[in-house]
Formats: sequence, structure tokens, C-alpha cells
Amino acid sequence: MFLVVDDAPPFLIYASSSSSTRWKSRQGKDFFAREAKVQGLKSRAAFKLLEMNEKYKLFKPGQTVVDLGFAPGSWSQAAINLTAPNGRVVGIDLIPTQPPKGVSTIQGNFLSPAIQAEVRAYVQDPDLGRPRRLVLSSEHPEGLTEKDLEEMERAYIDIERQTHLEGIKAETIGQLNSESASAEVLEHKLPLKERDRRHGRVVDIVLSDMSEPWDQTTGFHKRSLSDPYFRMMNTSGVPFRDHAGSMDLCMAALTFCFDTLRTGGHFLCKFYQGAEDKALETKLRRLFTKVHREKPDSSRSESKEAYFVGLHRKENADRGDVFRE
Ligand SMILES: C[S@@+](CC[C@H](N)C(=O)[O-])C[C@H]1O[C@@H](n2cnc3c(N)ncnc32)[C@H](O)[C@@H]1O
Repeated sequence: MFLVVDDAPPFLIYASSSSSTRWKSRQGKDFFAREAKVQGLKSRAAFKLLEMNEKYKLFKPGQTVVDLGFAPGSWSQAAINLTAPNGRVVGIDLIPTQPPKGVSTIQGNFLSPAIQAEVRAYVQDPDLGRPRRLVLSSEHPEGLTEKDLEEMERAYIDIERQTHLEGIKAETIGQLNSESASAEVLEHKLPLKERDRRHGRVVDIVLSDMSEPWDQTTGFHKRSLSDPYFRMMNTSGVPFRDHAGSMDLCMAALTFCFDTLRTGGHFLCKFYQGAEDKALETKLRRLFTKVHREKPDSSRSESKEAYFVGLHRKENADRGDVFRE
């Protein structure tokens, strides 16, 4: 079943049921590709995200989402709609791509430490990438004051952080200033959101649909060299190579989660199944309260791709422990 979501840009929610799944499989394997075209989505990949969101309820208004390997952009399209109003989505990809409306993007190789640092720095500023301010007139037709409008524009994350800060009791602040108290003990007295913020953990959801790009060896006759998206999407067709490449990308994404994901935040990560995925799952289990393996209906059955869904980042996960072999 496909439901239209309010009057936002053309965008539909996917809800699965066994009868609809049977119907879809009868339609042939390009059902999702056709449906993506009809719905104005940038690719059929959107349905994988929508299906997993339907199951795990990942998105909420106002969230900060980082979409690794976002091109051509259907996950970012879905994320910007599902986090409205006031959400922000930052997409990163190797290839130059026109970003979907409302999405901020950085072009570069996410395996590069410089690009990772750039993304971390970008998300630290809570105002970057959010919808722009409204033009205010002194007399608003609905009787709203300038202050009301300013308040409405502030993301819920900022509002919550402010509330927490205001809620810190004077005596705690006094203790914070006391030279005798140890920094570690005092940090535990801070509200969780403030503690997360101090450590740069400001992202609500990290998505990674990155696929290792491979040198093109076939299909040169198909205009594909002039279409970078097609070129980069190739997998090698050699399961071990695809698997090994995807493990590197997943580890980079997981490290990024450790550094930037807030306590309670979620991670959704594509991987190619193989010998190493169990070790990756173990690391995920050390960082997240719940971890699921998913093979959405809309993922081609002949492909070795699957997804890990890491739910609710733990509060006190230790870096050395999470990444130990
Ligand atoms: C399957 S596509 C993503 C589709 C996307 N989720 C969507 O909905 O449109 C995989 C993307 O990962 C990107 N990618 C692969 N390796 C990357 C890397 N090291 N850094 C950044 N992007 C990468 C590719 O360029 C490609 O665009």
C-alpha cells in the first residue's frame, strides 16, 4: 500500500503486508523501479529505507541525519520529508550530484579522514543546513509576534538543549566552577544532551548506503562513461571483493557513528554479506542496544546486499571496547 504524506513534495510512504508483497513479486523485479519513477523519487533505493523506517520508526521531525553515499539522492529525499519541519540532512558522495531540495551535500571520498573531519565539523553547528529564516513583517497576519516566529523556527533539538541548560541547578554550576571537583564527576551531573553535545554527538541518524565503486569493465557502449552515477554504481560481481570493500565502508561509517551519534541515535548501514559481517555485527552490538539484520522486499533477491539496523546508541560505550577485535 502507498500512502501520500500531507501536501509536502511528491512523496509516499511504503507499508508492506504479505498480500502486497505477493502482488509486488507478481509484478516482476522492476516493480520498485517503475514505482520510483511514478512517485518522482530519484531511485528505487528509496523503498528500502521506507520499508525499514516503517518497521523501526527511525525518523522524527527536527532530526539531524547524515546520509553517506547519498547519490542519486532518494534516501535523502525521504529523510528530508520524514524529518520536516526543521530537520536537516547532510549527504556525502564521491560523485557530483544535484542534491534533492532542502538537502546539504559534501562531495568527497568518505574513506578520507579529511572528508570525515569536514562532515563532523559541519554537523557541529546546529544551524547549518536547516531551513532558512522566514522574512518577518512587524504585523503577522495570524497575530504571531516576532518572538513567536523565532521560537517556531528553532529546531526541537536546540529547544531541548536550551531547556536542559536552563534546568541545570545553580548549585551544579557552582560545583562546576569549584576547583576541587574532578571534571569527570562533574560531567556526569550534566544533562545527557549536554554531555553528548560536549563530545560532538549531535547526529540523530546515520545512514550508509555506500557501495564500493569498481572500475568499469563492461557496458562502455551504453553512454555509461558520461554518466558518473552509472559508472560508480558498479559492483565487481566478485562476492569476496564486494564484501571486503563494503566492510571498509561500514567500519568508516561505524567510526563516524561513534564520534557523532547522540545517545539513543540510530544507524542504518548497507553491507555485502560474507565472512567478516559477523565481526562487524559484534561491534555494532557493543555500541547499540538492539541490532537487526534486514533484507528488505525491495532489495533484489539475487544481490548479496543486506542492512544492519543499529537502534539506540548506548550511553557509555567505550571506544576501545567497541572496536576491539
Ligand atoms: C547505492 S548508491 C546510494 C543510493 C542512495 N541511497 C539513494 O537512495 O539514492 C551508493 C553510493 O555510494 C557512493 N559511494 C561509494 N563509496 C563511497 C565513498 N568512499 N565515499 C562516498 N560515497 C561513496 C557511490 O558513489 C554511490 O553513489
